[in-house]
Amino acid sequence: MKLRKRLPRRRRRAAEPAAAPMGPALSEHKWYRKASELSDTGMLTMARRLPVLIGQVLRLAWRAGRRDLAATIAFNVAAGVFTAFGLLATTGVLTALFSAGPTPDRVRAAAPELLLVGAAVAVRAVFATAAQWAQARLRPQVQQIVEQQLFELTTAIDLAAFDDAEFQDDLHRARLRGVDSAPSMVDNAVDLFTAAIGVVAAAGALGVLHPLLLPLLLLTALPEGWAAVRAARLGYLTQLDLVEVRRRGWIMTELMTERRHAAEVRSFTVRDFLLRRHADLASHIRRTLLDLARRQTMSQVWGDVLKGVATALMYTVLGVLLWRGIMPLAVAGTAVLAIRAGQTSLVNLVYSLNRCYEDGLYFSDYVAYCRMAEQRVHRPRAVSGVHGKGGVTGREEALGRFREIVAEDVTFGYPDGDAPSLDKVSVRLGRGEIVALVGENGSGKTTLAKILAGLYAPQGGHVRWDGTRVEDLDPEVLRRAIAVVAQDHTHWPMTAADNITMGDDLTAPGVRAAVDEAAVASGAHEVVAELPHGLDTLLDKRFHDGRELSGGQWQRLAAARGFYRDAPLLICDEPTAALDARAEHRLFGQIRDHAARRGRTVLLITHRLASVRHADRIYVLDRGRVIEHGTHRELMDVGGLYAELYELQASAYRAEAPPEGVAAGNGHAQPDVER
Ligand SMILES: Nc1ncnc2c1ncn2[C@@H]1O[C@H](COP(=O)(O)OP(=O)(O)OP(=O)(O)O)[C@@H](O)[C@H]1O
Repeated sequence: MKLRKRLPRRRRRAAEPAAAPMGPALSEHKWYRKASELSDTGMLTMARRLPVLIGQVLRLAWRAGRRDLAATIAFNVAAGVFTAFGLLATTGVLTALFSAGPTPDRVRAAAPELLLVGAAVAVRAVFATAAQWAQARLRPQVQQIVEQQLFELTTAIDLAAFDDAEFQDDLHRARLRGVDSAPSMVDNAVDLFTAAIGVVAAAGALGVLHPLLLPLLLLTALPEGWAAVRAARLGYLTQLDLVEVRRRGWIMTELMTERRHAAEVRSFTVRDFLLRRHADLASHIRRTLLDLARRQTMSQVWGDVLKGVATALMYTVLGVLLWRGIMPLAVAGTAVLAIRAGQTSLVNLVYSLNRCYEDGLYFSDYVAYCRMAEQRVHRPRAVSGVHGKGGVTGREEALGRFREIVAEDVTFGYPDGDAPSLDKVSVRLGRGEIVALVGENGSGKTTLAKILAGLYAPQGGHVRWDGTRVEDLDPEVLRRAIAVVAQDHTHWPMTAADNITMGDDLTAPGVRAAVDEAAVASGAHEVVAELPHGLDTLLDKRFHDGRELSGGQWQRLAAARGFYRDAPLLICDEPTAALDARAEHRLFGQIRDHAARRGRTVLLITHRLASVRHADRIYVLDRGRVIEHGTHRELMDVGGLYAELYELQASAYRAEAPPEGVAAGNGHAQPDVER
């Protein structure tokens, strides 16, 4: 109770001094709310939770390596049996040694029992070593399973989860401490079991010697147990307090060490600012950890003092039993040995319990995250209708033959967003059409594209492919039917070929030809031609012989990726933002050509309005709503936002029109400014 009352005060203390200079991160109360939830659970609740956690981790270990787990348990039990046997045999040795008669006779009498003790110790050591070996084999197997499970989830959960700060924090904790805690938990659970067997063996031997010795054994272990569990709890709560701060520190570290930030850190002379920020965070962490060390040491000191008292009490009781003649000297001698062995096992037991408890808290973060993440993995409902028949391949083919994609009254808001980013938006994409989304920054174009790409699920309204709602489609099948050239495309730290094929084997039939075609269409072939190993060049400067590309060169690769993917819907979100005029002109031409030749539907988002003049339909978005739609001519006639934006861009070129024939003559792109 005392502990529970003191913790929130300590947390307040730790947060207060740092809150002012460092902005909201350290004064934020989200973590404190969570921490108080945990600190309110109390020791008894944790004692109830521990078996559940141990059960979960043992199931994991069973999945990872059932033979090794079974061997660990069996060998440990066998080692325990021989521990008890050895202790009881010791009584025989001591009885013979403490009996009357000449010493050589007593030693001779004790010899058979001594041999037994020696054999028991040797056999026990063999079993214990075998158990340790099996246990050591378990660890990497468990590590692999938990990592795999985490990554299977993080790559499958819905995209919106990545916009949810709280979910991100949960992921951070699961990834940083949770994953490592699982193999440690297996180790601790096995150690706990091993120590428990040792305690049972010692307790069994003591029970046989004299039942009164059992409570003595317990008494000596209690203080240490209390201190260890308290220290673990303090440690966990401190870590919980520090998650947010550590995350910010980690971001600072990245800003100061990563290559991609290095240039801007220098050009904006931001070094001092970053160092100051980092130092503030580091000081906060240091203060908190020093406070923790002090509090944990105090627990340890109290535990040791109480243990000393308990040990003195134990020897006093043994002395009284001897003095009163209740216990013979040989039995008391064995009892001391058994108590010492039992104490070692008990200390190990408490230590493992402590570790189990601490790791268990982190492991429960991991388990909780996996549970939450599983709920965020999209699972299609039982699919019905035309697209539901014929299995995955059949459905994929059906999507490939779609006639129209329709978004009806789609509404969507990001987590923590004040206003919805899309408000009852309806658009239609017919087969083979080029449909453009235009609008000012933040009007919702990318968000709508992501919804049409099946990356976000709308909170209101529906997206249908030929009448089938996307929620009823397998997300994998849906995504295979869509190629996205994203605005914020990834610079994949892989080879140029992998950047285009996304893992397809270049030597597989047809792949090389398709890559070449996509590279020519996007202009990426010019980039690849200059690379030292062509398509096999690694595009990551962090590795030997890796190369870096310019922004526009990366964009050409991203476009090639979109062209390469044989999907009926191609979404291009600002595909030319970084391209030079010639490459831009060419790419838009290729997109039109691609749509016409392959019968692909193209959703095009761009601020270069000259490039959307040829679109079959243009939707104009403004603050999350479609305010105009139609062809270029229709929208110009309406004289609304589109016409205004178009005129703005066109007038900039009209002011200094190039001499006639330049665009055609030298191949440089010039926006077509006619109305
Ligand atoms: N991941 C996100 N989390 C929260 N809000 C977001 C997120 N992405 C976008 N928004 C918000 O949603 C709104 C629409 O953003 P969106 O990116 O769709 O606009 P856009 O029209 O594509 O803009 P731009 O022309 O600048 O690319 C904006 O108000 C933006 O602040």
